[in-house]
Amino acid sequence: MKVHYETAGDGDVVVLSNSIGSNLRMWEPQVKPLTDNGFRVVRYDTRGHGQSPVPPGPYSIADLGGDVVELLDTLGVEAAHFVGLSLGGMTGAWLGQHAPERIRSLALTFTSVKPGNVDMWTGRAKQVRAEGMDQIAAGSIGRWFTPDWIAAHPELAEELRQMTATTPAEGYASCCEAIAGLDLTAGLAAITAPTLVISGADDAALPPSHGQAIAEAVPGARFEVLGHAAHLGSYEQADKFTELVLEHLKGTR
Ligand SMILES: O=C(O)CC1=CCC(=O)O1
Repeated sequence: MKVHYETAGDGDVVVLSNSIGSNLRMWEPQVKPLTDNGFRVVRYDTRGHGQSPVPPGPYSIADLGGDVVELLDTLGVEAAHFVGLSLGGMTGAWLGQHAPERIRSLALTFTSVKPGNVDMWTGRAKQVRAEGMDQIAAGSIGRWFTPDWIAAHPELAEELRQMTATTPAEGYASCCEAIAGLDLTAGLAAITAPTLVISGADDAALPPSHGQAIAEAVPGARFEVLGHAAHLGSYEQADKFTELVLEHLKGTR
């Protein structure tokens, strides 16, 4: 499926993959630092999100990973660096296992390869198909950010809440179904791409134990935990997050 994307800058390609309930705008803090450091940023809307198509679900992680392979084909890019947060990180873990020749390096951030909570994810899918996105959007900000950050950035928090509220319900629900029951653990040891794993100390949605499990299983992976970061640490700790990603990308150039 052809997903909506935007590019910026010149150089080695870095693909940025969003979390569930967001879209490519979530990478706003990273675009300038990455392009300033000589990378070509390709950020895209995961299917069912932003301006990408919303086919009827359920979706699988192979659907989401296949969209990235098709995107690289469309752009004529043989292999790219890949940075994914949460659902985007799950997509990256699938790519590292199933399309290793297309992936130069991986940054798997605020993510998991076995998120668990199957009933919660299938329940959320059912809820948004029945009621729409408003309630999920109201709850997402409390999962994505610490209370201190929300209090200090009310306008930005509202902007990000709206990002979730305007996500198509069918797209969100179908991605919940891709997460429910996901288990990519068995293939981690076969990942050959240089891998950075980042978790957030305050991430109650996917706590650091999930990142640690990935880093322990992927050969040579580096694991970092960001303090004062809930689930959307690329925003809450944007400078530290970007610094770690840039260090990783430069080390794998
Ligand atoms: O928004 C959430 O509930 C947190 C989350 C878990 C997986 C993901 O992509 O977001």
